[in-house]
This record gives sequence, C-alpha cells and structure tokens, in this order.
Amino acid sequence: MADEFDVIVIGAGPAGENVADRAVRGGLTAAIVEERLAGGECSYWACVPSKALLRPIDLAGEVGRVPGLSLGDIDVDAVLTRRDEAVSHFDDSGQVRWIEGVPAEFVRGRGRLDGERRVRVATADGGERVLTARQAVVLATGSTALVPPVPGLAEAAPWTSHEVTATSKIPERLAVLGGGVVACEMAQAMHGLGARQTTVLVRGGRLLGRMEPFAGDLLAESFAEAGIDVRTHTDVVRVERPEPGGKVTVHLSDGPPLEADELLVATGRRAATGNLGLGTVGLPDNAPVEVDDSLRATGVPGGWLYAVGDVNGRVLLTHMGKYQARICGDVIAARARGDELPAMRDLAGGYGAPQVVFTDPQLCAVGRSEKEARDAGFRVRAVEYDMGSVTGAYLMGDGYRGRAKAVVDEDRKVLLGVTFAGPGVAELLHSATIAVTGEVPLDRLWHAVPAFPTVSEIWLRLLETYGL
Ligand SMILES: Cc1cc2nc3c(=O)[nH]c(=O)nc-3n(C[C@H](O)[C@H](O)[C@H](O)COP(=O)(O)OP(=O)(O)OC[C@H]3O[C@@H](n4cnc5c(N)ncnc54)[C@H](O)[C@@H]3O)c2cc1C
Ligand SMILES: NC(=O)c1ccc[n+]([C@@H]2O[C@H](COP(=O)([O-])OP(=O)(O)OC[C@H]3O[C@@H](n4cnc5c(N)ncnc54)[C@H](O)[C@@H]3O)[C@@H](O)[C@H]2O)c1
Repeated sequence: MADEFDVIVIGAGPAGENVADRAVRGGLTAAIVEERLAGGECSYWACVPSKALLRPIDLAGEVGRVPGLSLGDIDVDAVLTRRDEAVSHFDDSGQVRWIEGVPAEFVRGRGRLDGERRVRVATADGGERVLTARQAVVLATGSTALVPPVPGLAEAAPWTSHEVTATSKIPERLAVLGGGVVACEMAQAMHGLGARQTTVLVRGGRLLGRMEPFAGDLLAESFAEAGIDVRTHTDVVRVERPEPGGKVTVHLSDGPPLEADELLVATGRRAATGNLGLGTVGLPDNAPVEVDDSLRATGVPGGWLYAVGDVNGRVLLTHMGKYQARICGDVIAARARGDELPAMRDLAGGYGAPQVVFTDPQLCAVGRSEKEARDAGFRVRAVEYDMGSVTGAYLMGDGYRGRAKAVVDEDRKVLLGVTFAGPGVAELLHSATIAVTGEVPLDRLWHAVPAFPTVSEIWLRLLETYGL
C-alpha cells in the first residue's frame, strides 16, 4: 500500500526537521523518516554533548583568570550527568512530539529511494512502508565519521565523535588523530575532565589549518600550558590493539610508538549516502548529493529531489544545514503554488559560514580568511589587533590573550572575513556575520559605536588600525 505526502524527508536531524516545518507552514503535508533518533547527530552525539562537556572547562579557564576566585576540582560525574540530561538520555520522545506538532508524520525506520518520488522504509518492526511524494523528496541523512585507511586502525575499533561525546569514562591516556574542530574540542574536553596524557597527532603544520594561522597558534599555546601534547607534521602509519578495548599502540612517521588507552579518530566526515538508493535515480552512491542554490539535486530529471545539511557536503554545520532547510522548505512550497521568490536562495554559504570552535580560547570566524580572499582574486588588505589590549578584554581576566583580524575588500571597502580568537569571543561573531553578509561599507560601520568597556571595542580598534 502506498502512503502519499507532498514532501518526504529522509533523516530527522536539524536539517530534516526544519525542511518539514517550513514545507508544512507553506501549506503542504510532510512525512519524516528516521532510522535512529529524531534530532540527529547534533542533538545526541555532536554539538550538544560536546558543548556540555566543554562548558565547565571554559568556565574554569575564566574563573582561573580572575584574582579572588578559586576553583576546586571539576566534579566529572556531575559534568557527565549534565551531559546526559542535555542529550535527553538518548530519548527522542520530545523531538518526536515536536515533529508531530508541526504537524508531520514521523516514520521510524530506514529510508531508501526507489525511483522517482518513491521511498521505501524498512520499519523498526521488520516491515516495509512505501511512501510516495507528490512534490518532493528531501535527503537530510547527514554524515558519518571518516576513518582513514591506516593499517590496523579500523581493526582497533577506535573512538569516533560518537563514542567520545557519549563516554561515561575519561581515558587516562588519549591519542587523538586529526587537528580539526572535533580533535581540538574533544582533546580539551577529555584533558580538562581528567585525561592524564592527551596527545594530538596532526598531519599538517598547525591546529585548525583552515582558519587564520594565529587561531591555531593561540590554541596550541593554551594546549601546551594545559599539558596537552600537540605533534605537528606527524602521520600515523600503523595501529595495534591486540585486546579489544585494551591498550592501543600508535606507530608514528617520526619518533617512538605512542601508547594510549584510547584512540579518537577525528579526521573529517563523509556524506551518509551509502545504501540510500541514489542509483535508482541516476546519482552516484557514496558521494555528497550535489545541489543548486535552491538545494535541488542537480542532474535529476523532473527536479523533485532536494538535499540539505551535511549530506550535500556544502558546509558541515548545524546552523547552515538549518538555514538551507528553511530555504528548501520554502522553495518546495513556493514551487508547489507555482510561484518562486528570488530571495529563496542559499546566499549565506557564498560568503563563508560563521563558525565557533568552543575551546579555551574560543576561536571564531565568518567569511573568508586572508588567504582564501587572495586566492579568490580579491584585492585585499588585512588588519590585525591584539585583543588583550582592549579594555573590556583586559577586565575579563588577567593575562587575557587574543587576537582579531579583519579582511577588507579594497575595491568595495567592505569586509570579506573576520576572525576573533580569545576567551568569550563567541558571542562577538554575529556582529561580524552581519557586517560581512550585510556588506556594510566600512565608513558606515564606523558609526556602529561599541559600548565601553566591552570586548566589542575590538571593532573600533580594527577600524582604527585600518585607518578610519
Ligand atoms: C563532535 C561534533 C561536534 C559538532 N559540533 C557542532 C557545533 O557545535 N556547531 C555546529 O554548527 N555543528 C557542529 N557539528 C556538526 C553538526 O553536528 C552537523 O553539521 C549536523 O548534525 C548536520 O545536521 P544534518 O541534519 O544534516 O544531519 P544529522 O544531524 O547527521 O542527522 C541526519 C539524520 O538522518 C538519519 N538517517 C541517515 N540515513 C538515514 C536513512 N537512510 N533513513 C532514515 N534516517 C536516516 C540519521 O540517523 C540522523 O538522525 C559537530 C559535529 C561533530 C561530529
Ligand atoms: N564547533 C563546531 O562548529 C564544530 C565542532 C565539531 C565539528 N564540527 C564540524 O564537523 C565536521 C567534522 O569535524 P572534524 O574535526 O572531523 O573534521 P575537520 O575537517 O574539521 O578536520 C579534520 C582533520 O583531520 C585531518 N585529517 C584528514 N585526514 C587525515 C588523515 N588521513 N590522517 C591524519 N589527519 C587527517 C585534517 O587535516 C584535519 O586537521 C567539520 O566540518 C566541522 O565543521 C563543528
């Protein structure tokens, strides 16, 4: 028997949920298929638990910089309990209720495309449901951790983001493979919560290689002070773990082997498109689903297939997936009505997505780095400023260390990118996002006066350094 809906969404992560919501607001009916938990990676194994684990470490850093305040040991059990509450103890009934309240039909099971506008769902009870979409099918299946083909690595059953964010035990000795966001955030979380030996193995020359260089350098200084060992230009050539769950030996391109109790692999993600039936609609399996700026899959006749969030490989961030989802839901509803507003396009992605790395110091950026701007052919001037010299930052704590950078398009006198690094800078980021995405002319931005004594005075200092 076929169930018919206007829109069928596969994957109930933040992106999938938001498509359904917007499509229904636009007057359509929707079903969402989810094989695990409504809420997706973000709610249970990524953003939410990782930030719950990092918050006490961030706060401890702040307290430690203010004379007159003292901090005892972090109560790790209490932190883990709060993390468990933050992930609703892996119970998605609240999210399912939200979906049903949209209202959209929630279908628990694994979805698979089966030709044009048809989705087969292997339901949790071993049965099958065949769903048909009148308007659109939206893929929102996210991504999974990528484990590189290092000899012995897969056999060692290393931790990925799933295990580290859900752990109830902090390893004594942790080796971390990768120097990106997951590696940095989780190395600091595990070390701050009691790992005695934390070693970060970075293939390249610095942490967070895609950000402005000072961001990774400041974090590396903070790691060194905390006793986290960062080894750059280091490749893992082989891994041994004779006993499942036992000691791991990591053989490196340089130096003696490293012994650890656990190994975390944080080397990026792959789009979750395996066994999704992409071949039945003429698309390649196991690759991100290419989309246009209305999030419609390219190369599918009839234009009924869309992809939002991690699965399209554009930007692997929750807020960007949700932004795409809002556009996608609106586009599907508008196309069903026969009208299409020009504003319904992914514009933000083209500027460079805002991102915060929730370490201490916090690192955040929006738009292009200086290198990216130059590589893209812009005529660029970049200015930097020491954030510790801003009164508001100095007042936040002794020894405040931070840096900011603005990348200016010299032809249009607008900002192409902004990076802040320092304690408590995350909340500054949206001001930069508005300036970059709004293409606010610098001589206009000059009249946005930051309050004294806030860290926001960094804006004034950057503009003064530029010459305004
Ligand atoms: C450790 C970690 C921390 C992170 N922290 C942040 C952060 O602080 N801020 C941020 O913006 N981003 C963060 N991210 C990235 C963020 O988690 C992802 O960008 C986001 O989850 C993507 O949302 P999504 O809806 O596209 O996919 P997901 O959240 O992955 O959801 C996809 C859903 O689809 C389901 N699914 C997959 N295949 C099928 C199928 N065939 N049938 C039915 N259901 C299916 C899955 O079970 C899942 O529930 C983090 C990532 C990691 C790994
Ligand atoms: N706070 C946040 O916004 C946040 C937090 C965590 C994750 N995320 C998102 O999740 C995604 C995944 O994060 P991630 O840290 O896994 O990926 P990433 O792309 O940020 O970093 C991957 C790292 O692994 C390295 N690497 C890749 N292959 C390797 C190999 N074979 N050997 C050694 N090193 C290798 C890369 O050089 C890089 O340093 C990111 O796109 C990120 O934006 C966001």
